[in-house]
Amino acid sequence: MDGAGSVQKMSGSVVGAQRLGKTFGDGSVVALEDATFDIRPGSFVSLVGPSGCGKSTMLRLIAGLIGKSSGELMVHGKSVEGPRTDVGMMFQKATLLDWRTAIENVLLPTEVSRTVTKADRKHAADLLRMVGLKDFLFAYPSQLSGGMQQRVALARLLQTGVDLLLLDEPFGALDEFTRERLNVELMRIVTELKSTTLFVTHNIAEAIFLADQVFVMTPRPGRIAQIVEVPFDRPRPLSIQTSPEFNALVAEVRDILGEDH
Ligand SMILES: Nc1ncnc2c1ncn2[C@@H]1O[C@H](COP(=O)(O)OP(=O)(O)OP(=O)(O)O)[C@@H](O)[C@H]1O
Repeated sequence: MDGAGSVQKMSGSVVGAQRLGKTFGDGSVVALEDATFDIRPGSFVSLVGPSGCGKSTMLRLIAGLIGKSSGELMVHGKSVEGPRTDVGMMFQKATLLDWRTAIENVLLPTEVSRTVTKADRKHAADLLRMVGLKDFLFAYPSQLSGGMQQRVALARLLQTGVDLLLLDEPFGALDEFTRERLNVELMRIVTELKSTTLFVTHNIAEAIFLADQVFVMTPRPGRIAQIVEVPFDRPRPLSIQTSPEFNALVAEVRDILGEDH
């Protein structure tokens, strides 16, 4: 790709990276090397790969929580130079405040930046309904299951109004049944809101089920080995996972991961 062409391409994308790299310590730990990609507005990208291949590093770079060591990284057309307020992150653990109800937790980021209005309260209640918690607006975290707590965390993320969501194994600590249900709901919500989403997982089927594109990553050094296009419309039903086309994609990703998986 030539320089001018790549700059033009990056400016039309929500996230654009050119030969992005990150090392730690004296440079001997190469967490991410030579990552080049563009993420289209409203698309869902899964990052899949074994432990230590640089998935979390990639999210932290995009959020501006850590600085790059080499290459270019643009978010919303601007070079990432520090922590950003126009992206939202969500982790495996919900990190809710125990002494605040679900709706008060959802309102927390707003409260930190300005006075909470009646409209904010209504929006928070609507979001809690959207994530399936209409009867739990005033419940405390200790009264909620792990899956319900992650639903609150998702509503809290959406309350901020950011259109770029960075989700680091958000349902990784939940049982498979709950996780599957939450994946279906996440897909419905981000498709409806047209959010651009990056989703980290170790699970190949989950990565494909959710995404428009799967970045298949391999470790030592962390690299994007290949970008696999998923040709199914969103939202899609869970039953798609039994189709031959879906299973062919699983086999393709498994093949790319090879012995590393
Ligand atoms: N702050 C740090 N200091 C030193 N090394 C680090 C740091 N953060 C990450 N690393 C190293 O960078 C590499 C990539 O780590 P990263 O957490 O991005 O991988 P990952 O794919 O998210 O792993 P996992 O799936 O286990 O969460 C690993 O070798 C890790 O040990």
